[in-house]
Amino acid sequence: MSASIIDGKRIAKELREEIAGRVASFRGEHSIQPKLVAILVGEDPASQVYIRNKQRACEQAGLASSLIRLPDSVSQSELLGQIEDLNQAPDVHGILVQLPLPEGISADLVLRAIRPEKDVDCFHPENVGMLAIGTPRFLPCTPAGVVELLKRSGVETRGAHVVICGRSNIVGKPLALMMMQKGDGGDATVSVCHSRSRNLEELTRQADILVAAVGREGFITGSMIRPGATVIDVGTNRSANGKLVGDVVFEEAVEIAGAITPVPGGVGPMTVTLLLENTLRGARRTVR
Ligand SMILES: Nc1nc2c(c(=O)[nH]1)N[C@@H](CN(C=O)c1ccc(C(=O)N[C@@H](CCC(=O)O)C(=O)O)cc1)CN2
Ligand SMILES: [Mg+2]
Repeated sequence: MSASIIDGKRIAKELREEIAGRVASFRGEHSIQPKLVAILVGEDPASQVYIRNKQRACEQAGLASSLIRLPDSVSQSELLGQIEDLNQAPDVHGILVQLPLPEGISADLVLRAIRPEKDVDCFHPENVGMLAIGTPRFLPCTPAGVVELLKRSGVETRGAHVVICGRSNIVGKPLALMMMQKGDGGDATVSVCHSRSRNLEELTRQADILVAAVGREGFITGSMIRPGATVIDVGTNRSANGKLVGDVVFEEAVEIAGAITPVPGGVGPMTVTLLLENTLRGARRTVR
């Protein structure tokens, strides 16, 4: 048996068209064009691709976007100064700093410097706290992308056992918060596994929905999957041959799972799409 493929590219396109429609209505009603400013420090090739994807997506959805490129050698205080200028700019509704940052710059400090009302990545501790207590200001892009993929593929989360491999601040932890939350797209029983988890295979085989967010090629093998489970691969690893691969051994998993996301073309395009949603949300705040 072969799993059905959850086509993130198609679902992202569908959602982007919906967002573009809402952006057009917002602009018509308020004469404001929502604007995202991205900051890219250094020359990391993958980050450059992601930033380009984000800018192109903004353009296609009718959002304004601009990019501030800073050299690897930029000082932390200079970067913080740039962020403060954007915090104060009334025409900027979303600010993001592309991760990872070069050594010598504290991501923690930089992310805290972004005004929470413009924190479209939802990385600021205030926004993470609001998410945790169930009154989110923004939804973090990759976790929200996963939840949206499941919804739009008809995968029921209510009462399901979701096993998340990975406890990062970007994916594992906020996704766990979202999926255990009351209501649509949540109501799941959530387990979070990590590098110290014992009997990992025993845990992953309990999953109705298995999320791989470890950042290691080949981490999830076929034997770790319960037959019929939904497998969401959040990994984006560069293979030795230069190809982009996830954390899941796709050829094995596709024979066992009920549904599965590919890499590329699964979660990645949804991350970019949810950023558009958040930028519009940031702009809406200014007219309330
Ligand atoms: N400030 C942020 N930094 C980082 C985030 C983030 O959400 N905010 N997440 C990741 C990188 N990321 C977005 O920034 C991201 C990763 C992958 C994709 C994507 O579209 N992947 C495609 C393939 C693209 C390719 O060919 O390389 C796919 O999976 O189909 C988008 C965004 C870390 N940093
Ligand atoms: Mg993907």
